[in-house]
Amino acid sequence: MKTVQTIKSHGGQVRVIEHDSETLGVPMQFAAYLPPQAEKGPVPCLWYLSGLTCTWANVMEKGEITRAAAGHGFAIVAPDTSPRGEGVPDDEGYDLGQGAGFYLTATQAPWSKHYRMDSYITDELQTLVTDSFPVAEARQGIFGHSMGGHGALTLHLKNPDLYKTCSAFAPISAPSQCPWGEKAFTAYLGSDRARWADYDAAILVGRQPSQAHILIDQGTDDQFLAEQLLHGIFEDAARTAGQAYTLRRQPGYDHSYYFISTFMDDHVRHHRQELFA
Ligand SMILES: N[C@@H](CCC(=O)N[C@@H](CSC=O)C(=O)NCC(=O)O)C(=O)O
Repeated sequence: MKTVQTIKSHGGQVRVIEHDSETLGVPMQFAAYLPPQAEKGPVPCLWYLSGLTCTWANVMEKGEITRAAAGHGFAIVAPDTSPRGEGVPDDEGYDLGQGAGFYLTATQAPWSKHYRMDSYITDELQTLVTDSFPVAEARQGIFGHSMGGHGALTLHLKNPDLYKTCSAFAPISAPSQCPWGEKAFTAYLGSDRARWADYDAAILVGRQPSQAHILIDQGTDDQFLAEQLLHGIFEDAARTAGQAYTLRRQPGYDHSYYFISTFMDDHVRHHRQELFA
């Protein structure tokens, strides 16, 4: 593991780390933000999962996440969105392949050799982060945007003891039923839709609701809202399952980092309230 960049922000440090991932079989980069409070001892930690086409950099540079993290005393880990590099399969579209790992374990060739973003994050990166940084293992939460919102919801619902809290900005909420999800799941998991259920938040919440109170923000002018995000399907399933959640429809906001940065502080505060309740 090698620190390739250290950047001071709001009294703390963004560290960009490169390491050889055993799970993915390629070198990977991620960013970790350590707030000033981490100089005195372990701090709670939030995992931020990004959307299609992103790396760790989008949220660190445009999400106003370091200000919120320093304000509330959180470490942040921002992984990449897929394996990358020569020899890693890719697609012409921005919504499959490199930059579009969908936080799952692919079972279909040629993707299955490298695309295992869920276990990369929950196992390999988890161990690396807790071994290397002063984070309080018992106080971790997860959040994300769009494809990363899908990742946050599914990884939380499947690992509620690891990620005790969860929130999302404009998540892909029912991926089995939208074009982005149908394309990715067909390629990565095959055409048998029964195998998709394990990665669909609207299905998972019906099967295994968590004890957390999930916060979701959704802009009403989001260009992907009607076709891709389908928050109503998740909302119906959550209500039926008794999952505690708040879905805020934010008038006039789109899908961009202008929207995310506007509500970033609310999300970090939400995690703090839940983790320290
Ligand atoms: N056509 C766009 C599509 C990519 C895009 O909008 N990506 C979003 C996430 S969408 C769902 O996961 C994003 O976060 N982009 C990065 C950013 O900094 O805004 C394109 O190819 O640009």
